[in-house]
Amino acid sequence: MKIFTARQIYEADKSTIQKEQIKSHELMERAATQLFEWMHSRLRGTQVNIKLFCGIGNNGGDGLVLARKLNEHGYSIKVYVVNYSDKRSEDFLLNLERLKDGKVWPDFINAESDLPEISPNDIVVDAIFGIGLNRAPDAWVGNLIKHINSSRAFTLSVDVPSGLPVDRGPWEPSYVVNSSYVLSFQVPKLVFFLPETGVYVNQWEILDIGLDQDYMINTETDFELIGRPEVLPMYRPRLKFSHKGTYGHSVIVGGSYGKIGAVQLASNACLSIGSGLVTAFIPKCGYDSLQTAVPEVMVLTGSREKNISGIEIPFEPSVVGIGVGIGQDDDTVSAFGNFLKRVDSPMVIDADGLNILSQNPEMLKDVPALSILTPHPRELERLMGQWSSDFEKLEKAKAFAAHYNLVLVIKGAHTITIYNGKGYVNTTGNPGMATAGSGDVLTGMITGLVAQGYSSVEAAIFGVYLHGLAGDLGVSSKGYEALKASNIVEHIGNAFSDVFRQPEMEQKESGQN
Ligand SMILES: NC(=O)C1=CN([C@@H]2O[C@H](COP(=O)(O)OP(=O)(O)OC[C@H]3O[C@@H](n4cnc5c(N)ncnc54)[C@H](O)[C@@H]3O)[C@@H](O)[C@H]2O)[C@@H](O)CC1
Ligand SMILES: [K+]
Repeated sequence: MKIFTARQIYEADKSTIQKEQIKSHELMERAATQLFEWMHSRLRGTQVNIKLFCGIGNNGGDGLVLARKLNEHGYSIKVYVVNYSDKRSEDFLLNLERLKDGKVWPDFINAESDLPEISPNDIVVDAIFGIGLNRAPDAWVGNLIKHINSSRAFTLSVDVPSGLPVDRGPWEPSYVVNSSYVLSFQVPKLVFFLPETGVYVNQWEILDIGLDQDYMINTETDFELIGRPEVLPMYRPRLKFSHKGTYGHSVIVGGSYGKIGAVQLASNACLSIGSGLVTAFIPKCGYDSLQTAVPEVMVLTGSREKNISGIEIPFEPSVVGIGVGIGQDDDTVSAFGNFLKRVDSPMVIDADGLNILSQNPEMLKDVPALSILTPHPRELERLMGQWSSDFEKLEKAKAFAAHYNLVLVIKGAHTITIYNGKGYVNTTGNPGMATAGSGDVLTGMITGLVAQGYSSVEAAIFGVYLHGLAGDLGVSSKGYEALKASNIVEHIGNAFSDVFRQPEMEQKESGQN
C-alpha cells in the first residue's frame, strides 16, 4: 500500500472532487460518515460521554459532522471548538451551522478558557488538527492537548493524532495527542511507523473514503507499506521437476569462540526458507556443535581454532551471508576485507560485518553492488553517522544506499528496506522478537531467498516480512517474553502458509504499535 505525503493526499482529494463532480463538503460528509459508522458499530448506542474536540479547519469539520450524526442517533455528546485561528474553513463553517440546526451548541475554547473536565470514562474524539498542521500549536492549544493526554480517556483521533505533522517530526513533542486509536483516511501516514512518532499511535485503521483510484495507482510514492498483497506477487513457486541445485547453495560465514550459535541460527534459517544447500564457514571450535545441531548444514572450517583469519570457499556459492558472530579481531578484519575484494555477486552483511565496514570505511567500495546490509539503528549510526530525526535518518540512508548501490535494511519495530530512493515499511513482527539471535535468523532468511533467485530488494522485503510473520506466529504459542530466535526459525514454514491463507473476509489495513 502506498504511503502518500500530505501534498499528495490533498491532490487525491482535489482530483476526486473534480472527477466525481462533487463538492468538498460532500467528501467531508463521506469521510465523517465512515467515522460515525465505525463508532456506532462498536458502541451500539451505549450511553457514554463522548467529548469531541474540533479545530477550525477540515479536520475539525470532520469532527462536527461526526458530532451531528452521533447526536442524531441519541448519543450523549459535548462539542468543543478549539478556536486557534479565525481562518475557519468553509466546510467547517457549513457544518457548524448544520450542527446548530440540530440544537447542538458547542463550547468555544480560547487561550483564556478554563480546560474542560475529562473523566477517564469519557471517549475523546480528537479532531483538532489533521494533515494541515504546518507549525507548532500555540502553547494554550498544547496545554489542552496535554490535558487530554493526562485524562486517561480513550482517545480516538480523526485522520492523525492532533499536533503530529505527517511529513516531519513534531515541533514540540509534548503537544501531540497520544491516540488510543487513529482512524486515518484512505492511506496510512509514514509517521505512524517511525520510532520517534509511532509512539503517539497505539492502534490505527484505514477508512476507505473512495479517493480517486486513478490518482492513487498512477502516483509514485517514496514509501510503501508492505503487507500480504505486496509480498504475494514476489513469491517464486517451487517447480515440480526441480532439484536442490535449482534453489542455490548459500554460504554463511561467521562465528567465533562463544558465538557459534549465531551461525547455527542463520544457517538453519537459511535452510528453512528454502535454500537448496547451505554451507557454514566457521572457525574450528564450532565444528562439532554445528554439525550436531543442524545436520543438514555442511561445515567448512578455517585454519584457526577461535576466529576466522582467512576465508576460502572451494566452490562458487550462489550467495554469501557474512558477519554473524564473526568478531573484530585484526586478522578477521583483514580476512573480511580480502574476501570482499574477491567476491562480485551480492552478499548479505550483518552484525560485526557491518561494524568492520564502519571501522574501515575504505572497504565499502569493495562491497559488491546490490549487497544487502542489515543494520540495527546503532550499527546504522556507525555506518553513516548521526541523524537529528527519523526523517533525516531516512534521507541519509537513501543517499548512502544510492551511493554504494546497496539495499539497506534498517531494523526496528517497523523495519524499513531502502533501495533506489524508495523505502518499504514492514508491517509484521512484535516486541517478543527483540531477543538474542533474532537478527542472525533474518540474515539467514534473506541469504536463503537470494540463493533461490530472488532479487536483492525482493529478498530483503520478503525476508523481513516472513521473519516478522514467523515471530508473530511464534508469539501466539510462546508469548512475548519466552520467544527465542530458534522459535522464529521453527515458524518459517507456517509463515509461508500464512502468506497463502485465503482471507476469511475483506482485509482492512490496520495495525498496532
Ligand atoms: N484529503 C482528504 O482525503 C480529506 C480530508 N479531510 C480532512 O481534512 C483534514 C485537513 O484539513 P485542513 O487542510 O483544513 O487542515 P487541518 O484541519 O489539519 O488544520 C486547519 C488549518 O489550521 C492552520 N494551521 C496549521 N497549523 C496550525 C497551528 N499550529 N496553529 C494554528 N493553525 C494552524 C492551517 O491553515 C490549516 O489548514 C484532514 O486531516 C482530514 O481530516 C476530510 O474532510 C475529507 C477528505
Ligand atoms: K486529529
